Amino acid sequence: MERREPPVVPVERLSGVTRERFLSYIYPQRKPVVLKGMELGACTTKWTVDYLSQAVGSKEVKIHVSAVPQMDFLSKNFVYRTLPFDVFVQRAAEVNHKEYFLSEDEKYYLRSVGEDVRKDIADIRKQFPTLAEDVQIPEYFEKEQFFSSVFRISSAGLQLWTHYDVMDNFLIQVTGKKRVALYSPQDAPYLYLSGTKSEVLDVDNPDLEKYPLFVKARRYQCFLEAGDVLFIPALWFHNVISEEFGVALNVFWKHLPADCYDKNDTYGNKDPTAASRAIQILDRALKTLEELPEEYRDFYARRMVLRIQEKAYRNDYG
Ligand SMILES: O=C(O)CCC(=O)C(=O)O
Ligand SMILES: [Fe+2]
Repeated sequence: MERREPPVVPVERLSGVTRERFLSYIYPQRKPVVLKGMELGACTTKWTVDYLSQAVGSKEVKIHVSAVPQMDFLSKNFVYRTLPFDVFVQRAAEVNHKEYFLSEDEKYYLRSVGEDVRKDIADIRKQFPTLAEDVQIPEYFEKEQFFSSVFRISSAGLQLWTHYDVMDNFLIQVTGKKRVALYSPQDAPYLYLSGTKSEVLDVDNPDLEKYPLFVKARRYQCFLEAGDVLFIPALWFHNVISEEFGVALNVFWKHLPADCYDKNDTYGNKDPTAASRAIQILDRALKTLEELPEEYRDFYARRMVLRIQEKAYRNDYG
């Protein structure tokens, strides 16, 4: 039987959005939007494979290498390897490799990190100072809100699993094309989450026997081209396919007051401390319910769910 495709909501595309317009009308809506024609500096014309190789040189980078396009965090079908940056960029830009780790047509993905991977936050100005000069990051938020700037380079075809980050984000697509599918934080119940990631890897052809509720998730979608900036509000899920080899830079900034965030968060994906604490307390409550026989546990668990709905849900959500 033919399956009916669920509807896709196009992400709004807006041109020439000033800082004032963004902050007054767009940012408060907490919805993704593609900003076209932003002033991004020389990077959009300068960042060829040869220029990047030469500008950065042989500095070592840790990358994801995957034999298949769709990376899977559950089965871990990818490996981490280290390459000199110039070698990595050349390889990521080619489809078939003379030298490779897993297979001739393996795919590569770089997500830049800080000097000390555990403690330092990715900042293109620190790890790739020569390239940072070529980028003009849209200053649509206050300097104190800045969290990180992450350099991302991807082979054609590579798909990054659906996940959320806890910071607001400008995903600046400098070169290459991407398809981004997004889901609202409201649709979390339909995404089968494992931490910050969705277990539904194949968003185009989901296994509905395993993930029946996924059909209820409303998919937003946009296609990014060189020079586009996608605003991804904190907690919005995103799934990214690189349709071409491409270079991107994403800037994370804090939406909440600084003291709400986990001080040990280097990736921008640790839940705000109040949320982590609440989840811990919930886990303790669940443990406590185990002291009761099933009939009682079920009754009190349902009452607790009702209490959570009544006290903590917002009332303008569908
Ligand atoms: O475009 C990509 O490679 C992934 C983007 C992403 O996950 C992000 O900017 O948070
Ligand atoms: Fe992300």
